[in-house]
Amino acid sequence: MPAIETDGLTKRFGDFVAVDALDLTVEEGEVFGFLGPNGAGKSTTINMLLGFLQPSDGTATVLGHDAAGQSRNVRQRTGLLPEGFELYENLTGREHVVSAIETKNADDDPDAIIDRVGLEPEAARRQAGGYSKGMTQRLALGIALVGSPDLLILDEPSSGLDPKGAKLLRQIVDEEAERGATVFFSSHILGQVEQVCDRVGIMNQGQMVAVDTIDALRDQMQAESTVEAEVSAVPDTDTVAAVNGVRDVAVYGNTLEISCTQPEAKMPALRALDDATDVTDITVEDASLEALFEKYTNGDVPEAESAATPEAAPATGGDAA
Ligand SMILES: Nc1ncnc2c1ncn2[C@@H]1O[C@H](COP(=O)(O)OP(=O)(O)OP(=O)(O)O)[C@@H](O)[C@H]1O
Repeated sequence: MPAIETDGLTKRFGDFVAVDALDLTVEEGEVFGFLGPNGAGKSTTINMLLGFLQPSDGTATVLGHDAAGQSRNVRQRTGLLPEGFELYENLTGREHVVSAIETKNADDDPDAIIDRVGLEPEAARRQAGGYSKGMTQRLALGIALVGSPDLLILDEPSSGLDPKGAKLLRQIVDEEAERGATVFFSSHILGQVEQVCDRVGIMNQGQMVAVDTIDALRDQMQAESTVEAEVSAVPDTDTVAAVNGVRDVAVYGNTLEISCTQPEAKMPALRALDDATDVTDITVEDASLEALFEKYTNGDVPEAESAATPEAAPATGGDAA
């Protein structure tokens, strides 16, 4: 049974289509990266998966339950780190965790959770009103972990985390996946999900424009890698250009720029060049993930809606349909 299955899932706010006929399957135990620029429809989708928003059309089945009609069952087995988690200023961090444990009828040790997300015990006993953004995110993550949920939904979990916090988050995601949980990780930064996700889906303007592993997406886009080689004397470049996967060889003085449509072509191309002349220095650049992401979300989008994004609409919120 898939952990998440949506069929034509759609959310309209008035005439505006925030999520447009989304068909998505996330398998049990998978770590799925849900990507998209601001306003792509990620939070709206998550809100429908958890029954906070009713779909205008289509269905979502989460952990075997209809998300719209059986949201209580879904939420009982799901841990959510919401975007813009709001804490109760007068409660301590620890009290937040204790309250989450009670709400879920779980038997977790609150101090173990606090320790796991890297909150100092002394800080956890202070009122959460004075927490920094990073501490708030750590607390929100701890609350999401309560009850060892079958599904973890993390909406922009690394926002506000320093590099150490981001590393801890990746480690926790790995541990949760190891335990068998499904992790649905939403972000607008591809680099953040690359290290933890088995597959990613890229949303743009309410539509899913790509779903695959990052490697496969790189291949599909024929994202280019470039080798820049300094040579002692410029040779005939035909043998380098003939290497499978080399698109172009350009010469600038004593520098050759070899553009490869397949990352595996770099080494054979370099060897061919080294056979022809003395290579004195090299730099290699793979297509950046950001460039890849931009390709999918900047105009180059198959079957994208031309609907403009309303300026003043909130990113999350109540059901306006
Ligand atoms: N309650 C609402 N009423 C009207 N429009 C809304 C409402 N909620 C969301 N929208 C609009 O739907 C679109 C998708 O918003 P959503 O918050 O799902 O995007 P997102 O991908 O999560 O973006 P971000 O990365 O900025 O959080 C946006 O244009 C947003 O303004």
